Amino acid sequence: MSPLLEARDVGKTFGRTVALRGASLTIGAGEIVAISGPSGSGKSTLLHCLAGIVVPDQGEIRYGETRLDELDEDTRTRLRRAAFGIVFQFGGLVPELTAAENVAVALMFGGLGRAEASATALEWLGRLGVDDCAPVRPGDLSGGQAQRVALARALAHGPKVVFADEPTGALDSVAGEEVLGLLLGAARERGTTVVMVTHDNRIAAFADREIVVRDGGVVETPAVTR
Ligand SMILES: Nc1ncnc2c1ncn2[C@@H]1O[C@H](COP(=O)(O)OP(=O)(O)OP(=O)(O)O)[C@@H](O)[C@H]1O
Repeated sequence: MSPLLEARDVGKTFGRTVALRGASLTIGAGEIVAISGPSGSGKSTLLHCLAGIVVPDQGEIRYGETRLDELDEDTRTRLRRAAFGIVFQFGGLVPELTAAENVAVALMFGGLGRAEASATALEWLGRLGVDDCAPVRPGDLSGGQAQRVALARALAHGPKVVFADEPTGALDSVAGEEVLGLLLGAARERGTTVVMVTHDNRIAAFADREIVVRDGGVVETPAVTR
């Protein structure tokens, strides 16, 4: 499998806190990977570095042939919007916009015109079973509905990689597994790479591979288990 994402000896410090110390990993195109490990071990920071949200102090982040850590912020943002989809624990939807607008705006950032963005947004809300939520604002959605809308937003532009930080962390186990099933189903269908942070072993078990982080480093990347 050709590597799509790579971290080499990545270090990141926040003030006096060392979040990552020499973390290295490689993720292949189309792989579904869970990053697990104890609270505070550096999972989210590693995910943010891989997604080009955070720039490491040390080491390299590669997306294909591109050194993400060497790009200026504008170029990184453009690349992220075009190639990546990002889902956070609490969805991260814009509260003032309806569900449909949240998805459509992300598509318009990617260059789609308003009409096409609206049509694609509705199509994706339908695919994720929340088309009836289109006119509803995030505050009036259930946690499971909001996460489905967030998934629609992350997937609608056809990203190469979806990064998900505890995507089911705010949901009960039934809603969580439903949302995870939708994410992984859509990703497998399209060959999309998924990198998700989770502290939940049951969620990690759905991945092709688990990468364990401890004390800011990758301690274990067992071989593909599926
Ligand atoms: N923006 C930040 N400012 C200051 N400290 C930070 C910041 N981001 C992370 N840290 C610190 O870096 C360390 C690693 O945090 P990180 O969120 O990456 O761990 P995690 O494994 O994802 O934790 P959790 O499972 O609790 O979310 C922690 O000590 C955290 O407090």
